Amino acid sequence: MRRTQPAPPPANRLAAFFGVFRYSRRALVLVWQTSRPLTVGLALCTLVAGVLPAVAAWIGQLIVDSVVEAMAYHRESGAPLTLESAWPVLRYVLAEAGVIAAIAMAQRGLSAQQSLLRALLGQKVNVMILEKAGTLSLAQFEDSEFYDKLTRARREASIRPLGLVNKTFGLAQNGISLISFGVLLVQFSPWALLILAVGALPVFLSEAKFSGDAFRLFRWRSPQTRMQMYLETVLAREDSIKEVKLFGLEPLLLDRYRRIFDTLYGEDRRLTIRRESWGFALGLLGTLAFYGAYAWVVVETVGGQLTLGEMTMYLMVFKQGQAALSASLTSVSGMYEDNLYLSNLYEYLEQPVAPQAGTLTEGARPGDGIRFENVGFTYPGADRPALSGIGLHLRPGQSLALVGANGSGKTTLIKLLTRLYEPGEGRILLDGSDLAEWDVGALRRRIGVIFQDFVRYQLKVGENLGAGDVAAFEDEARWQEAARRGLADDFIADMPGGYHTQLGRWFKGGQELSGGQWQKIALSRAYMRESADILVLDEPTAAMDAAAEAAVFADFREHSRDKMTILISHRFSTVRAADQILVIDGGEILEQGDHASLMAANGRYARLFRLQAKGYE
Ligand SMILES: Nc1ncnc2c1ncn2[C@@H]1O[C@H](COP(=O)(O)OP(=O)(O)OP(=O)(O)O)[C@@H](O)[C@H]1O
Repeated sequence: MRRTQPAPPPANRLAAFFGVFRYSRRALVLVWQTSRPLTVGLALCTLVAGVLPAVAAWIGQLIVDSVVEAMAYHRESGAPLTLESAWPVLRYVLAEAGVIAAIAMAQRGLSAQQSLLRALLGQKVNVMILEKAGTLSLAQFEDSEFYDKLTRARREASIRPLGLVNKTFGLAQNGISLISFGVLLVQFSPWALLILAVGALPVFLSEAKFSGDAFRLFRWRSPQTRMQMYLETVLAREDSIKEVKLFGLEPLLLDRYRRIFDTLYGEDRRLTIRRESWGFALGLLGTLAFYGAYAWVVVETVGGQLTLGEMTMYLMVFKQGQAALSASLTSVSGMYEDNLYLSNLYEYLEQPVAPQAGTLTEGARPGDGIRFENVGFTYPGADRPALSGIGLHLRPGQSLALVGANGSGKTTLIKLLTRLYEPGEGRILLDGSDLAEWDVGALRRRIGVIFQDFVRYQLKVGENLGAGDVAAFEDEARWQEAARRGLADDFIADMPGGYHTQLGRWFKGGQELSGGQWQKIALSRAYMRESADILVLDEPTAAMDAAAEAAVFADFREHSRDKMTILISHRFSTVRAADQILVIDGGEILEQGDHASLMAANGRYARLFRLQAKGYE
């Protein structure tokens, strides 16, 4: 947690203050790209809504002055009041009504266009965030600081760009109003203008400061907010609620949830109180300036220097001018806040992505298979390597089994082979070419893999299979073929909608499967990948019954004669048939060979094999 960020030196602070405004332009471009007609419409309505209030004030003056004039005329001439004689006044009233109607129309137009833009822009930014997510590496997702950035970007940024643009337009609208009020007011006194501007400045400065503080608070808290969201998920999702209930975890987790809230609330309260107290004190200065100018106008009118109409106009201009000024100052400090939030979004979007330089779709020595040459790997932030000195050669048609205690590095080896991570030392070759030189798409098309923690998609059964080969995502014939090989066809046939049955509990009518059934779905998914000649099964049968497991491996051996297969299993009955067995311990190869040679060597493998065999006697 970065609770104690050092305050930047004064010069930098100023630069930082103005620096954050750089995102205004980007937000505008974003809005422009989202919808040109709506952006233009927004600008037009802003202009109309900005100019017309001054016009209304000016017509107000004409009304009062012409009323005074007409009253004097009637008093002096004694002429009767007719519609015709009242017309010089009434036409102004009519004009003002027209102006007010136009303002209302412009404001409706603004809010309609804003709400349309909000929807479009939210969608656009979310798609940008998700597209970016697709280009990031697994290591970035596993990095908690990066994950914070992603969470912050997703939580707030989809509404912020429009907020920023609305405020920019709001500022323009108020700015236009102020200029037009200024044109009217300067005839009274340029000093009055100055008094109003100076009076509002302190509030603006305090607003800007506190929005900066609020933003920093928001950033610090990201880890706690994430923990809160996580606790909400654990406490209220079907996949965890079973265990939470049985272990009676609710009070404990809920208490933790409450404590996080209390800490956050305490910080919020302090900031809110400080922000509002300063806002009130400095706002008083503005009010004081306003009433000073008010008194001045009144005195001038009493002294006969201003007509009643002029006084009415100035008072209106003062009132509306002050409102416009403080609204635009709030816009500016709000813009500062939006800019800061937006900096998050861009920080995330500009996260560097490792260049995928590889272009090979075929290796230098086709048919050579997979080679690991002295491969080592350490997870980012870990202090000891997860793998080191790994060497192996697997030819087409051969099978490899990885054996080792929990945490010995078996899954890590698969992650390196599938290029989810790059080795820190040594290299991995496929068909004689370094994996780094391969086109990632071409490489991944050759690999069919199921991980221990495979995904249970809340989609249709068939789509759960189709996910294994996007080209055949909807191909029902291929679904059936894969399900047959993965031994899933029997239970799928018994489901109410067959391959079109919705799986999982998230959506209406969804069916939940047993652990073993899900595993059969995952296995079938791996079989969907027809083009793959490397099949990796990371504990594929752990949840299956014994008969299913035996059938899976019989089929697996039968169908993978010309393929390379890598199998991770803790069951020696399945491991023993592999051409090569690698015993891994603490990230290093302890023993290597086939079943017969490892048994003859009488080492760790032989000991573990006998131990398991004994259990079945
Ligand atoms: N994403 C990760 N970030 C950091 N360390 C990790 C990560 N994944 C695994 N490790 C660590 O790397 C080591 C090897 O883990 P790996 O998952 O490869 O083990 P495994 O042999 O597949 O274990 P198991 O039999 O339990 O599946 C472990 O010590 C683990 O704590």
